[in-house]
Amino acid sequence: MLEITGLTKVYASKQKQRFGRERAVDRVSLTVGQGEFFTLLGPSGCGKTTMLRSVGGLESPTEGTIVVDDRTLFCSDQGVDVPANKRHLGMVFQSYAIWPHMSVFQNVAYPLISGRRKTPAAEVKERVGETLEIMGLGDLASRGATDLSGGQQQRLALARALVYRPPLLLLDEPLSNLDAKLRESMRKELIRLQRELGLTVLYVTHDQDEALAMSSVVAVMSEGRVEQLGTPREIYEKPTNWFVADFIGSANFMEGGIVGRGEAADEVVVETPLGRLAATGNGVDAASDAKVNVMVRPERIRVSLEAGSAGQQGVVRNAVYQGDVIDYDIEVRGALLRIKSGPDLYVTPGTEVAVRVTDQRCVLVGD
Ligand SMILES: Nc1ncnc2c1ncn2[C@@H]1O[C@H](COP(=O)(O)OP(=O)(O)OP(=O)(O)O)[C@@H](O)[C@H]1O
Repeated sequence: MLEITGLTKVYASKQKQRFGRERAVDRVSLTVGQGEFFTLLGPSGCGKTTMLRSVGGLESPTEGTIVVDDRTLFCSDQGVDVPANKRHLGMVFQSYAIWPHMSVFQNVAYPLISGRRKTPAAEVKERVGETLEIMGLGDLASRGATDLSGGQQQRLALARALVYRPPLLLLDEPLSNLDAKLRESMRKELIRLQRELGLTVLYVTHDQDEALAMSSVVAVMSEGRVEQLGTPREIYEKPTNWFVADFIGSANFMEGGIVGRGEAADEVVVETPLGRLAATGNGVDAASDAKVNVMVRPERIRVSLEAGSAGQQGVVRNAVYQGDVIDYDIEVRGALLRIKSGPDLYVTPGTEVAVRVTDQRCVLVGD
């Protein structure tokens, strides 16, 4: 559906830099399948917006190719650069510019009647009505666009992008201006819409929760490159390097030495402050006896108060009550570990506890 090959963007001001990163986007290649919710995730400045704007035609890449459904939108070699308004893609950006002097209906109708698109009035009425219904704005068609709540304005911006059923919808942090509760309900709404309408979405966010909750595929980016590409579960449970492990969720990294082979072919046993753990190789040279890093997520470590519990002894250094979980810092054999446990057991700092890893296969991460 969308095929990006060797995409590179060097901003003029950056070309002059003598040190450090020069490329906002650095030879990125990826494919987005029909009906996928594909997210570009990464810290501020990693190049995700530049990627999205390049697909939308708002930025002219330095090199590479962008093809949507066999239609070449950009190709540096062939000198192809289709203007944004001829790409026929839907776009919603962080500052979702709705037109304040128009009604809700007029805002959504605009893409159908602007420029050379002269859709017949009856069809405009039907399609706008249908889109507003889908977005839950059916009753507000005649209202002024600015007389809407933040969430409704957000949905209006989406309705306007969706009204001509674009083959590909580009969304750049479209939920970032909403409060936490609204953001959560809009997330669900967006996923529902995407599934119901079979939309293909290229989504940009720096919010890992959002990326995990919404995406079918996530590309984790850093410094203009894709560090890892996979399902939310893959990038959370099997990060391929330190950056991804650290950026997605919280992670404990424990240095350890390999003491033997595990049961599975790619598995090794590592001696760590939490005892011997089975870990998958993940590209780390398992044959070497060098030090390795084992990554364990905080919710994969169990805390127990009962005497004689299996596990290592530790001392609680900090405990933060968060309602649904307790977020502990626990010192175990010189290592300070972050551990999240259910709310049933609240242990105050200074208490001795037993901790053990429940993850059957931890992950080795290289640098
Ligand atoms: N017009 C520009 N001129 C020069 N440099 C730019 C321009 N736009 C972006 N950059 C630089 O390119 C890099 C990538 O920027 P980009 O906006 O794509 O990152 P991002 O991951 O979307 O960040 P954010 O989440 O903060 O929007 C950054 O280092 C940024 O400073």
